[in-house]
Amino acid sequence: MILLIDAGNTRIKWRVVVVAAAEPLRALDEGALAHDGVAALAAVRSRHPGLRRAFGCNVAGAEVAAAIARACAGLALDWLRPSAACGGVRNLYEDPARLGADRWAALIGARRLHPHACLVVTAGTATTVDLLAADGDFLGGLILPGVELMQQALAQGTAQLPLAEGRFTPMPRRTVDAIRSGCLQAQAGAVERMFRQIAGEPQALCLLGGGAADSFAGLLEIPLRRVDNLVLSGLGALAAAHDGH
Ligand SMILES: Nc1ncnc2c1ncn2[C@@H]1O[C@H](COP(=O)(O)OP(=O)(O)O)[C@@H](O)[C@H]1O
Ligand SMILES: CC(C)(COP(=O)(O)O)[C@@H](O)C(=O)NCCC(=O)O
Ligand SMILES: [K+]
Repeated sequence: MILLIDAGNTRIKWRVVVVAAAEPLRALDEGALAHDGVAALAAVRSRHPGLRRAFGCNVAGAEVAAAIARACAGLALDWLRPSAACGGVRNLYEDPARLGADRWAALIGARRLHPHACLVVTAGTATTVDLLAADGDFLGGLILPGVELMQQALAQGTAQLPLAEGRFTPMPRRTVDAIRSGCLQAQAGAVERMFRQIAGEPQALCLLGGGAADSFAGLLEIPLRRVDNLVLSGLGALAAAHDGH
C-alpha cells in the first residue's frame, strides 16, 4: 500500500493505492488538502494502517516538502526527480532536472493512458501545456498563469479592474465578463494553438486536468479527454514499477 502525493502551488492531492502482482493499481482513498491542512494526512494514515511507503512530487517549495515529510514520519518517503527518460517518456528539456516534477509525472501518466501523440494540459495555479510525441518524446511545453492568477494579476496591476465573479460570454459587454472571458479565451487559445503542432498525427488527443480544467474545457474545439489526477496516475505507475510488479 502506497500513499501518492502531488503537492502543487495551491493544493496537495493524495491517493492511497494497493500494488499487487499482476493486477492493475487499485485506489482505496483519495482527496485534496490546502497547504495549511497537510496535517490531515495523519488521519489518512490512521485509516490505512497498512501504509508503509509514500511517493510524491512537489513543486510548492521546501516548506511544503518539510510539512509533508513530518506528516509522513515513519513511512519511507521518496520524491520523484525528473530525469532524461522514465516510464516510456524521453525528456527533451534542455536541462531535464529543471522540468517541474508534476509535469514529468503527468507526462508519464499520459503516456500510459494514450500512447499516441498528445497534448497534456494541467490547469492548476499555473497552466502547463506539454507536447508528447507518438514515440514518447516530451518535445516541450508552455507555462502560463492559471485562470485565477490571470484574473488576480489584472486586479493587482490596474487601477480600475476588480477581482469579481464574471461570466464567460463570446462578446463581453461588462468589465467583469470581459476579464473572465479574456482569461478563459487566453487559456483555450494557448491550448488550441499548441494542439495544431500535433493535430495531423494519428489519434492526436488533448488530455486536460487540474483544478481549473472545467472552467475552459467547454471552449476547446479539439479532440479532448477530461482526466483527473494524471499526476497521481503517473506516480502510481512508477511506484508499482519500483515495487517490482
Ligand atoms: N476547491 C478548490 N480549491 C482550490 N482551487 C480550486 C478549487 N476548485 C477549483 N479550483 C481552481 O483550481 C486551481 C488549483 O488547481 P490544482 O490542480 O489544485 O492546482 P495546483 O496543482 O497548482 O495546486 C485554482 O487556481 C482554482 O482556479
Ligand atoms: C509550472 C509549475 C509552476 C506548475 O505548478 P502548479 O500549477 O501545478 O502548482 C511547476 O511545474 C514548476 O514549478 N515547474 C518548474 C519549471 C518548469 O517546469 O520548467
Ligand atoms: K499546473
